[in-house]
Amino acid sequence: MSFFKNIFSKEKKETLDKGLEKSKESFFGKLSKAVAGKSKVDDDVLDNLEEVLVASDVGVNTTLKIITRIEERVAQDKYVGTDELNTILREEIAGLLSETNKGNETEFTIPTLPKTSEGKKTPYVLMVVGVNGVGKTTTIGKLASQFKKQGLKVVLGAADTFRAAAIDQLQVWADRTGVPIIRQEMGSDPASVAFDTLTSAVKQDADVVIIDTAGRLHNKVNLMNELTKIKRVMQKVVDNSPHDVLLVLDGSTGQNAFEQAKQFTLATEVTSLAVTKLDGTAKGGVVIGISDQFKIPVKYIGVGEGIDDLQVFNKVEFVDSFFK
Ligand SMILES: Nc1nc2c(ncn2[C@@H]2O[C@H](COP(=O)(O)OP(=O)(O)OP(=O)(O)O)[C@@H](O)[C@H]2O)c(=O)[nH]1
Repeated sequence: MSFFKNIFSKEKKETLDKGLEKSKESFFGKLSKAVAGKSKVDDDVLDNLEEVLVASDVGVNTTLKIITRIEERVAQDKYVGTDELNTILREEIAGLLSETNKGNETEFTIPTLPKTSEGKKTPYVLMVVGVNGVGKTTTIGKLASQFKKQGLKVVLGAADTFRAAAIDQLQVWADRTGVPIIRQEMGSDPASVAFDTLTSAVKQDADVVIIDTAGRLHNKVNLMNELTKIKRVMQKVVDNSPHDVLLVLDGSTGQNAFEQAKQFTLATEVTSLAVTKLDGTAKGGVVIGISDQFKIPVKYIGVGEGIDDLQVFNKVEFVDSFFK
């Protein structure tokens, strides 16, 4: 068992290292320019570092927090060499990530919930939100695949009824992973799809339900009403559901991802984040900023299009890989 686990961890690590390559290249390239010709961390270096962090999509507020902390260290230690900057940055970023990402999960897990009053299994209900194109459907498919591999019974609910393509895309992932899907016609009531999905899941003794929702942002009130109604209707079937509201953000959009996080957290209570498309972008710093500013744990990161390219976010692995 541990032998396979080690192989998996090695593969996971390699995928993560590869996925963060562009972000690292860009960040450390800028950082070395920022400290060129300097041996001591002084005001100039800190100014340059501030620019590097902002340009790396860490976000202004989080950047200022990091700079202030480093300033304090410099003031305390009197002399801090630029050769120590990597270590200091690594410590500060790890510290920031620890504030929201308390756990150190490395595997896909869901909690076991108490049985219903009729002695049936209570499925763990995961509601997935996010705008179109961020990788929501792909993330749902990857999650379904991971949970199924663990022997869990998964049911998908196509509650993004706004576009026929969304329902069809989820169907593709359901077929690919061999997981049942509950769907209705395009334009039908999303809450009704969610209700049907949960009812079916309870009947089938399912362990996990993943509900896809529409991510229209142009009208926040509509979005809020829709998500609130879905939640209310789901609670008629499973108490306290959804157990997790996962917001999917496209890491490659940098500041747009911040804006979407802002809009969605105003519309509904988001309990965890998935940041996708970290491979192929230099904007990996967005994970640090979003996690810090919204105080919502990053649970998953997408580092490729393949079915196994979704990883459970682990702050230690992330920081290790970034500063390797
Ligand atoms: N490189 C890379 N591509 C990804 C990742 N996650 C998703 N994608 C790709 O992003 C594109 C959009 O993903 P979807 O899952 O269709 O996005 P969506 O948010 O469900 O969008 P709609 O279905 O249009 O609502 C697809 O081409 C995916 O293969 C990732 O982590 N890395």
